[in-house]
Amino acid sequence: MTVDTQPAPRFPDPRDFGFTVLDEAEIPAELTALVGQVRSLVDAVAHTEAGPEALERARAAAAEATAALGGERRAIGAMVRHTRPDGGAEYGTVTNIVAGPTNPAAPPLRLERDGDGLRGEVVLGGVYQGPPGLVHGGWIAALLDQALGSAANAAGVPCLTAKLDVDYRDPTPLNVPLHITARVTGAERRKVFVSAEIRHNGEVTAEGTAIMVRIPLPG
Ligand SMILES: CCCCCCCCCCCCCCCC(=O)SCCNC(=O)CCNC(=O)[C@H](O)C(C)(C)COP(=O)(O)OP(=O)(O)OC[C@H]1O[C@@H](n2cnc3c(N)ncnc32)[C@H](O)[C@@H]1OP(=O)(O)O
Repeated sequence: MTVDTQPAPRFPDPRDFGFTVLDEAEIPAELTALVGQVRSLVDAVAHTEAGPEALERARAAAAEATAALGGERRAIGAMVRHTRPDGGAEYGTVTNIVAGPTNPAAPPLRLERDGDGLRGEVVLGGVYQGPPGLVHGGWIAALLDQALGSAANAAGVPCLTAKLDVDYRDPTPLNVPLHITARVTGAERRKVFVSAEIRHNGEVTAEGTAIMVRIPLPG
């Protein structure tokens, strides 16, 4: 493979391109606690066998909680900056469906640098179910896509997924730690080649490879 593009050493600051960016530390502790509570609520609602009275009480409480949040909404596209221990910065959308810190629908997946790639651990409960007791294949693809995109972005290259291949090697169980790794394997012009794995108990349950394409940024 011809490698004629060296990834830029630093990810560009999204503020220079008109994006709103908040620092991870600016997310109020109360919002983080609320997000965690809503994740528990979603799990409880998905699995409840409570009777009509309890269900109506819960619905009314949820309606009250929704009203309490008022009409103030963060803009779509707002980004969050995570500062690594080495002082470098990584960016993602604050409501990213896989990793967004303010999104109760995100597991969330947190990825940290590990050697020349990324690694993270996540536990997916029953709301991520596809076949009985197993993670939905679409969510497996979503975890891999996020890890693959993050690996390319961690290498300093803002890019989007152009092609994603997923090999489902073994069923991926719910409610157990899943270990995810991802790394850049090459680059060619605007294409960045990445690969990722999901493991449970050391065994690979799914592998993903992707072609990410570097976004042409003005200037
Ligand atoms: C600073 C601000 C940053 C803000 C931003 C940061 C984002 C930080 C969040 C990250 C977090 C990650 C999140 C998870 C990752 C997603 O979820 S990404 C979302 C899903 N992906 C998309 O929506 C992408 C949709 N597709 C597109 O927009 C366009 O097709 C693309 C991918 C930008 C490529 O279009 P294009 O720029 O016109 O590129 P084009 O010139 O056609 O092709 C360039 C090269 O790529 C190849 N290529 C293009 N498409 C394909 C394909 N499907 N298959 C194979 N090769 C292809 C071409 O053959 C060409 O190769 P060479 O000729 O160099 O050999």
